Amino acid sequence: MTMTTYRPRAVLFDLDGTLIDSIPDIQEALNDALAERDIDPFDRASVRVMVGGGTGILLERALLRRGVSIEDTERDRLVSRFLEFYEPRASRLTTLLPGAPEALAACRRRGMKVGLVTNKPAAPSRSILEAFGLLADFDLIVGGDAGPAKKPNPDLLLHAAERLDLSAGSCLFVGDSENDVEAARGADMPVAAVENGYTQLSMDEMAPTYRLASLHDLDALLEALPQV
Ligand SMILES: O=C(O)COP(=O)(O)O
Ligand SMILES: [Mg+2]
Repeated sequence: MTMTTYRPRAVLFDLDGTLIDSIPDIQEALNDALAERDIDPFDRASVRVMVGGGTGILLERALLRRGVSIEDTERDRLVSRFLEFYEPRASRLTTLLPGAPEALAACRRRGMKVGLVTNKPAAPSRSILEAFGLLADFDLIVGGDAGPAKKPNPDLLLHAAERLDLSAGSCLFVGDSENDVEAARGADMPVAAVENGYTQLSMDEMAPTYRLASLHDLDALLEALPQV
């Protein structure tokens, strides 16, 4: 994989499992939406491995695990219902992951652009960042509903780089799962993966460009890279 030779001009962050632990709120909204159809609830551990592909994939995985097959239009209605439950309370039980505010502050201090590239729709993503006082740290928010195909497709990352007027290779993506690593690989963008993300794969299996024990280590990684 391509290695960053130089310090990036922009750092793009994934949201769920990278900056925030959003599982408790997603779990509640998912179970509320499923309960309306008498589908059994999921515990947090199960929800943890179903998140990351965006809202549609989350519902698809949940239905598959419960052996429920429904038509596309029904699935779309369930997705809307989930979002109706989720959006007003997306930051109620959600917490910031260790080092998240410090990592964003470090990027800003270094004069880097900061972007969010998540498969979650932009509206709840913004409201979560706002609730934690972090929205102003971002130059750009790209949600899963931005238009381009979601991660693991590289298009959201390419779209973000273009909107920042930068090449993909001069950005660094920071994420937590194979979706992020695969998307970055496809975009030819270096990627740092944070440990303990929403994935069942090990770091060796994901093979990101860089590994971070937590976001507390991002500043040291940036410091170690030579400036252009
Ligand atoms: O699955 C989602 O909704 C979002 O996940 P992401 O922030 O890790 O891209
Ligand atoms: Mg993630």
